Amino acid sequence: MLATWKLLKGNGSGGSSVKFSLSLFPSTTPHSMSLLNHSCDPNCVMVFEGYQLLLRSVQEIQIGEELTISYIESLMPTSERQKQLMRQYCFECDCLNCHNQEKDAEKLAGEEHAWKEVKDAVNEVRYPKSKEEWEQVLARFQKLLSSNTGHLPDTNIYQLKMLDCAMDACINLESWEEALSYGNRTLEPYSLYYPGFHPLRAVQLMRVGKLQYSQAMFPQALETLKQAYNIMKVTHGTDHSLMQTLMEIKEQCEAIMRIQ
Ligand SMILES: C[S@@+](CC[C@H](N)C(=O)[O-])C[C@H]1O[C@@H](n2cnc3c(N)ncnc32)[C@H](O)[C@@H]1O
Repeated sequence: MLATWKLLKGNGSGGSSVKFSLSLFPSTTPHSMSLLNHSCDPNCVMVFEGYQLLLRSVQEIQIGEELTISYIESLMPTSERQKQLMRQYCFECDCLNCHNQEKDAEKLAGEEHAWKEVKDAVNEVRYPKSKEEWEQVLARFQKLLSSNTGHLPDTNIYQLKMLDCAMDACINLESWEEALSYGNRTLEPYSLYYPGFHPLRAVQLMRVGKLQYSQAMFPQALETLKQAYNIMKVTHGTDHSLMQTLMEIKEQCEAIMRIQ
């Protein structure tokens, strides 16, 4: 029997923890998040809090409506998502995003030979462990980023992954200013691909806000951290430990601005 999880009672408005508002429909076997079905535009997300996994609603959900999560990284273009879902979970997704091939053109914008080279470079990165390995990764991406200027928009998903990875490399190498320059470039594509309430966008805004703070750009940092807060209160909830960290930096920023 195929099961679906539906909202039967409680608050299904965006930003609720829905873990206590669920009943399995139609059977009444014990609750299990592993029974949630997939959508490429899900109404719930799962976030970790320590070892605990929280299920949170990120859209308005009507009573009786099915609860969904995304099984995969939604950044991929439709054909790649479909391939992964078939390979790993043996089904064809028929959500609206898949039907409309939502944002596929933007995801693969720019010259094909350029993004294919970037895609290969990004896929070759294997969890660098040492400073030297991070330096090698960064050197390769710096070269590609300068040769791709004008050929690839930052909204191209492989360019975006490269910017993210270059930012990680700089953070690991403590090159905060350069990390910020890459982080800033990711924000617009993140808002395009992770609209509404998405945990990845909240975390990215928090990372960029912290980098702005490190560069004494306090008004900008405050603005970015406020954006992170507004998303994170929905995706993670105000009690989440990441929210506590976010609040601390935000308060430090406000305190510095008061005495300046
Ligand atoms: C973790 S289970 C989800 C619960 C499952 N519906 C059940 O009754 O046990 C994953 C499986 O559910 C099905 N499934 C999940 N999302 C789906 C979707 N959007 N369309 C069709 N089948 C889906 C697929 O068969 C997939 O392998």
